[in-house]
Amino acid sequence: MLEVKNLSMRFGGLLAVDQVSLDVQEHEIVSIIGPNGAGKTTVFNCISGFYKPSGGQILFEGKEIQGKPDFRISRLGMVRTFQHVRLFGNMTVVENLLVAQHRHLNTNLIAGLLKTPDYREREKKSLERARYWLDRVGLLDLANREAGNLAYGQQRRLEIARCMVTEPKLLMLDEPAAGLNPAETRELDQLIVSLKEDYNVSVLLIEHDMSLVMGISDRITVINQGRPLASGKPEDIRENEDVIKAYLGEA
Ligand SMILES: Nc1ncnc2c1ncn2[C@@H]1O[C@H](COP(=O)(O)OP(=O)(O)OP(=O)(O)O)[C@@H](O)[C@H]1O
Repeated sequence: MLEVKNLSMRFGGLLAVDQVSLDVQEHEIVSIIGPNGAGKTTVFNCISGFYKPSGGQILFEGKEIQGKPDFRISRLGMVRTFQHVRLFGNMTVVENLLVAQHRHLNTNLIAGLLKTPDYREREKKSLERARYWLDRVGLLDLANREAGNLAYGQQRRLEIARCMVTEPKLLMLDEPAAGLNPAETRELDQLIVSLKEDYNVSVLLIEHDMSLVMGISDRITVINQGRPLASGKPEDIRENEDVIKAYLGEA
């Protein structure tokens, strides 16, 4: 589904990502881990079109996407969350989900002004999807609250719902467990697995919470100082000496 080959990203004199390759197949949860500053978010930013990579190739369903703008990439069916929550804080919870769908579908302004039957039908579907996903992430009761007033863990779940209303094939999550308490992390763990099992969404995950990563990943890619260090199944990564050394070095 997603194939990243020899990706590099240079910021001035700093080679933040150096020849990183990874792939995500259908029905898979793949995690990217590595010490702070390893280049994980930069890899995400290149894949999702926020940065134009300095080198390498990114293929989504066989088509080259490197250097394409983020909105085009998300319309192909690959959407992401951010390390820091990016919701419309002044809008209600449900409005956040409606806006996400408008932006995704690039709703026609004239059709909207004239309220054509086709437009009304799509609006109805958008609202149904929004309600469905709010219910799914446990936020339906809070649909009319301002998003900015939700608790942090609720905002993180809303971010996932905001991605899911666009019906993606691949969901990219940047540190979704950051700032969550252990109970919230367990709920998140179940939610991510259910996205794969029940909705056939593949997931690419950056996460520091090792028990979450080891528990739900089908495969893991480790990067260190921008370079690929190891990749494999969780049990192989846990025992890999280079990986252990990289993490001990950080401690
Ligand atoms: N826009 C940018 N301009 C210049 N340098 C950058 C930029 N973005 C990231 N970097 C640098 O690239 C390196 C990799 O950063 P990145 O945020 O990708 O790491 P990370 O593995 O996601 O770290 P963390 O786990 O702390 O989030 C760091 O040295 C960082 O300072």
